[in-house]
Formats: sequence, structure tokens, C-alpha cells
Amino acid sequence: MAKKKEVNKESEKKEQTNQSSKNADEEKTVLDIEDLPFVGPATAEKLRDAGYYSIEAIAVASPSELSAAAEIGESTAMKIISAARKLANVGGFETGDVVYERRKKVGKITTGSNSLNDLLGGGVETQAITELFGEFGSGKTQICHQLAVNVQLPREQGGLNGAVVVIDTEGTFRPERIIQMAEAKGLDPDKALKNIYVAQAYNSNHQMLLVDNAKELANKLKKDGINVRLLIVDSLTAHFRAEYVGRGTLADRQQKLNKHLHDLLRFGEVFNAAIVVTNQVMAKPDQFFGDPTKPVGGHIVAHTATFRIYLRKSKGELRVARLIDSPHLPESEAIFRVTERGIEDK
Ligand SMILES: Nc1ncnc2c1ncn2[C@@H]1O[C@H](COP(=O)(O)OP(=O)(O)OP(=O)(O)O)[C@@H](O)[C@H]1O
Repeated sequence: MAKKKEVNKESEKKEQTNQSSKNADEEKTVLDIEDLPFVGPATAEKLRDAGYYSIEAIAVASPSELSAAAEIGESTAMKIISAARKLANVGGFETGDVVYERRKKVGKITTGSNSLNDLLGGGVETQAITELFGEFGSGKTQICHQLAVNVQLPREQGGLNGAVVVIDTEGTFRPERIIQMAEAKGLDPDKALKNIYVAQAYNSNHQMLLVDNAKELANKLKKDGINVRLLIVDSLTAHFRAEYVGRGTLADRQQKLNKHLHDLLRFGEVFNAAIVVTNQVMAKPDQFFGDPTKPVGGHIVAHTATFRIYLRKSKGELRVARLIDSPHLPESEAIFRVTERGIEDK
């Protein structure tokens, strides 16, 4: 009798283990690069070292790039890439109606300033990258904080009822500032802080990895009915700029930055989230005409970002935002204020 009980217990335990591994499988909506054929732990490590953190990143790589990064033959690299393409469903075509359906879902987050919203065609868009670039103190981080609060507002107040992921590379995230801004908007500051998921990126590779982690987090939150509708990277370029010094490393830096931006854009499309990145300007002493400042990352960031806002300081609290090379909005300027309450109209 006692033995029978034991057997029953044993089979119960087995059942439980089966159940939990089943649950784990069900929960695994984000695949690791190890899930690809020919990618064992050693190859996976080399790929990650080279910045290939996700199946999507491998899917868009060229065989020669991947073969050099993982020290494998080009034919193996090709097999890995084609498996990644199947899993990631990239490189495939979508019919116009599918694109149209996705475009119809584009949401807009208010910046807090009507004139800045108008400049952006109504607010910061989801499924797009908005780049804020400008000099020190021009208001980039302040706008990021304000958007992290505003995205939580109901739609009728210019929000998307959403949660936020912040990738903070320079330790500039200030919960105290969120509290101030949330109170000014009539939000419960505790709840507002609980809706913001912040991670510090210690270097550029870690920063890239955090986009994958953000995907996992967003998938988990989605199951609890919480939608991440904004992802902030403040600053997009600081680590890349510090780590890749000198002309010889420029191509490598641009390649990684390109991959990073595409991962971000993909996040925006998958979760219908707005992507907001900041970029510091770099003085170019050899330039005598025009604006003597240029955003780091050059044309790579310029071509991937959908909206580029150049910010500059004006008198006191006033800031000027200029929309640069937008495909469908006129290049114009907006004036706003940074006050204790946050971003406001002049
Ligand atoms: N609590 C506050 N009340 C009023 N104004 C504030 C407050 N906090 C910050 N500011 C304004 O915002 C400015 C800082 O802007 P911000 O941190 O966004 O700069 P940034 O463009 O991100 O610069 P950096 O490149 O150094 O990160 C301050 O100089 C101040 O004018």
C-alpha cells in the first residue's frame, strides 16, 4: 500500500515536471540564437561577441560577415542565415493591405507641447524611430522623461495607456523627475514609476543585448495585459562613440549601430511602440559653413530614424526644435519650454 502511494507520488511529480517544461516551452516566444542549426555554445558566444544577439540580426547578415564573426565556413554561415530568415520571417514580402493594417495602428504620444506635437505631425509616432539630437542641456533627456510619463496617459489625453522601457547608457534617468512630471499630469507617481522599466547599459554590446531583453520583457508583460508602447535609448551613440575611436574602427561602429537601429525598429513594429533615441552633437572644427555640429553616427542614424529633431537652447527655459529631413513633413521649427512641470508650450 505504502509502495503504491510512493509510485503515485512519483508519477505526480513527473506529471508536474512535464507540465512545467511544457509551460516553459509555451512561454518561450523569443528564440535564442542557439536555437539555430550549427550554432553551438562556442559559435553562439563568438556571434554575440560580434554583436549578433538575435535571430533577426543573423537573418539580415551577409554570409561573409557571419563567417568572419563566428570563424565558420561560408556555406555553414549561409545555412544558419537561411534558417534564421525562416524563423524571423524577414526578407519575406508583405502585401500592401498587411502594411496598411499595421500603419492604421500607428499611435501618437503627446510631447506636452502643442507646437512640438505639430512639428511631428501630431506627436511621437509608434512603429518609427524618433531621434533627438542636440548639444548638452538642449532638453533631450527632459523630452524622454516627459514621453515616459505621457505614454501612460489615456488616449484622450494624448497617451497610449502604455508602459515604457528605458535603456539608460549614461545614468541620466531620474525617478524624481518622473514624479514631478507625473504629478503635473495628475498621474499617481508611484504607478507611473512602476510602469517604467529601466536598464543601465554598460557598453555598446550590452546596449544591443538589452533590446533582446526588452523583447522578452515586453512579451511577458503583454501576457499580463500591459503593453510596452515606448522604448527609449538615452543615449544611442555615447558608448559607440567612446569605444570606437579613430578612423579604422568607423566601419565596424557603423555596422553595429546599423544592426542596433534595425533591432530597435523591429521592436517598434512588433509591439507597435515608439522608439525614441538621443544623440549628442559633435563639434566639427574643420567645418566653416552651416551648423558646426553634426550628430554622431552620421548617415546610418540619419537614414534609419524616421523623425530627426535637432534641439538647441534659447533664452532661459526656451528650447527650439527643428525637424530635419522628414520624408512627409515640412522642415520647420517649434519653440517650447522646459519647466519644473515638464515640457510645455512657450
Ligand atoms: N526640474 C527641472 N525644472 C526645470 N528645468 C529643468 C529641470 N530639470 C532639468 N531642467 C532643464 O533641462 C536642462 C537639461 O536638459 P537635458 O538633461 O534634457 O539635456 P540633454 O540635452 O539631455 O543634455 P546631455 O547631452 O547633457 O544629456 C537643464 O539645463 C534645465 O534647463
